[in-house]
Amino acid sequence: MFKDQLILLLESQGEDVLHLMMQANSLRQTDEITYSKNVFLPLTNICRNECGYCTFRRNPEDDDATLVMPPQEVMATIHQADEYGCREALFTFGEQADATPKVEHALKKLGYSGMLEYLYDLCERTLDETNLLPHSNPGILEKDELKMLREVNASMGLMLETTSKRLMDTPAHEKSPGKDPQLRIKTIENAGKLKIPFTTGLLIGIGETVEERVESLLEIRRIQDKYGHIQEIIIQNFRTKPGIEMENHSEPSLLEMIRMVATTKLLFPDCSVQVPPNLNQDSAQVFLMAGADDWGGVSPLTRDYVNPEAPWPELDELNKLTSQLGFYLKERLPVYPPYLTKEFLSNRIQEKII
Ligand SMILES: O=c1nc2n(C[C@H](O)[C@H](O)[C@H](O)CO)c3cc(O)ccc3cc-2c(=O)[nH]1
Ligand SMILES: C[C@H]1O[C@@H](n2cnc3c(N)ncnc32)[C@H](O)[C@@H]1O
Ligand code: MET
Ligand code: SF4
Repeated sequence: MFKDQLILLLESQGEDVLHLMMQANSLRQTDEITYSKNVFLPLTNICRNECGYCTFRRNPEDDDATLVMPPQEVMATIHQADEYGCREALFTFGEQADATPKVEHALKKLGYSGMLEYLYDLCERTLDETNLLPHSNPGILEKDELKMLREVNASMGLMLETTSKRLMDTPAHEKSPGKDPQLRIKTIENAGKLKIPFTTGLLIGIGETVEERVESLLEIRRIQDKYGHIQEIIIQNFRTKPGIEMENHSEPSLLEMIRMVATTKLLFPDCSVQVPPNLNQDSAQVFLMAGADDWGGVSPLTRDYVNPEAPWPELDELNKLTSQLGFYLKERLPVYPPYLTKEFLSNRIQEKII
């Protein structure tokens, strides 16, 4: 599809919105709506970036900073998740935290020279000791870092957020060198070269224009056409929260989100489209009608540390939201079925699941 056509879709009104939703919906290959039963492991909340929308990040001197989550605590949480029947260990944390001396020092005391070395060990232990599969989302990575982590991750992720370079001069990203779209594109492309099943997505409503939304979608499309490793696309709506720099920035409207979700599905019939239910307490069902087919990670054990004010629905509730629309709730692994192949999984992961 061409850029102008996509812009028209994102600006559609009245019955055209209903038509767009129906078209997106018709691309569904099954009546199943998937989710992954996960546990969230925020290894550190120190981060070299300072995104204007983030409540997760802390400064090293803050009372409630987690310089490094201790291995005993991480593994105890993962073992508990195993008992709950979770299958995904989600390692999401601040980018390049080990550039901060206090973090570097804490890691040294544990016997590690960097955060990614620590992450590797924890992923390996997860595979050795439990039924869970690691999915890591630690920010931008170099190719050799991705290559190392591939061995012990079933899938990995990085939100593109947006391709808008312009937002690097606005509160959203002006203090976040790691949100430079070129660096994020590079990471996603390298993951493609390495055949890592990958999750990416867009953060909607951080100041980007409709045209920039289209450009972001087309960039992911270009990458997917070249490498074919994008298993799912998260369409995440910006939520304002007290205390963030963007506190007074408005949230995207329901209509904007509906158009975005449906347009994403139209452009990506080959990928799953994920809308997190906890960020859309009252409107989650509408997105299923607009072509979304995945709820993402849902944890019976841990909070969504990035959006801690937004509790995940209970599985009973998720089941209800899904079945009321005539769909079926189905648990999935952090890696989607088409990627359960030798090409896309390291030996270590293959031993575990195929
Ligand atoms: O609970 C959350 N899970 C997030 N997840 C987890 C996600 O829901 C699942 O881990 C994946 O669907 C894999 O199963 C992300 C994963 C990524 O790879 C990239 C970004 C995110 C963002 C979030 C998030 O904000 N909150
Ligand atoms: C883990 C992902 O969470 C998203 N994220 C960070 N802060 C917010 C917020 N206020 N609202 C919605 N999503 C957010 C970003 O897209 C990040 O990449
Ligand atoms: N800091 C990483 C990023 O923004 C991981 C998600 S936010 C905790 O990409
Ligand atoms: S969203 Fe991620 S990269 Fe941005 S400040 Fe928060 S932890 Fe850091």
